[in-house]
Amino acid sequence: MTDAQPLVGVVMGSSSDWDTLSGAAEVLRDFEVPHEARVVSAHRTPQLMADYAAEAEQRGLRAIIAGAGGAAHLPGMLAAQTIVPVLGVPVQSKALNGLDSLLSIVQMPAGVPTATFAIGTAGARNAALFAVAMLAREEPRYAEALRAFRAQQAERVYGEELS
Ligand SMILES: Nc1c(C(=O)O)ncn1[C@@H]1O[C@H](COP(=O)(O)O)[C@@H](O)[C@H]1O
Repeated sequence: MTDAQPLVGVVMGSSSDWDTLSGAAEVLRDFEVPHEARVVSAHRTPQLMADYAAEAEQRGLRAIIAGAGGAAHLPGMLAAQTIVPVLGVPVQSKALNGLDSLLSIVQMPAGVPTATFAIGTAGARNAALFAVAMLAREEPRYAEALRAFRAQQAERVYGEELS
């Protein structure tokens, strides 16, 4: 759901990250959270990244989900330039399987935090669920939807049969 006033921004270093970050967009769509998805790179489009970070707060974004692979500087560099919470998703890189992405995102110096999620699609989906949990503090309908999601998830597990 791309909306005139998105609450969550999903950004990624390259369109090649979309396979992973689409997991976040899917969760946000399921929870009917207005969001946007864009390619923004600290390395390749530094000015675009600076503008995105500078405008994030006044545009009303409550969280930015930022995914990148390899030398994943995007989440940290966004966090350096906005107080909107940045939820970092390490994309699974070919060369090092995403360990490089994970360490690039998680090892921030004190003072400029980024939340860091699991490598790959699980991380992307969880970052979106975390954003919904943040929004649930301000809007009860997201809290209700999150409770329903958890209940359905548990139901599925209870209903599983091993053959
Ligand atoms: N880590 C970053 C940043 C950044 O951090 O700004 N910009 C692009 N990239 C990453 O480079 C990888 C390869 O990109 P290409 O597939 O376009 O060559 C992607 O996973 C992307 O996130």
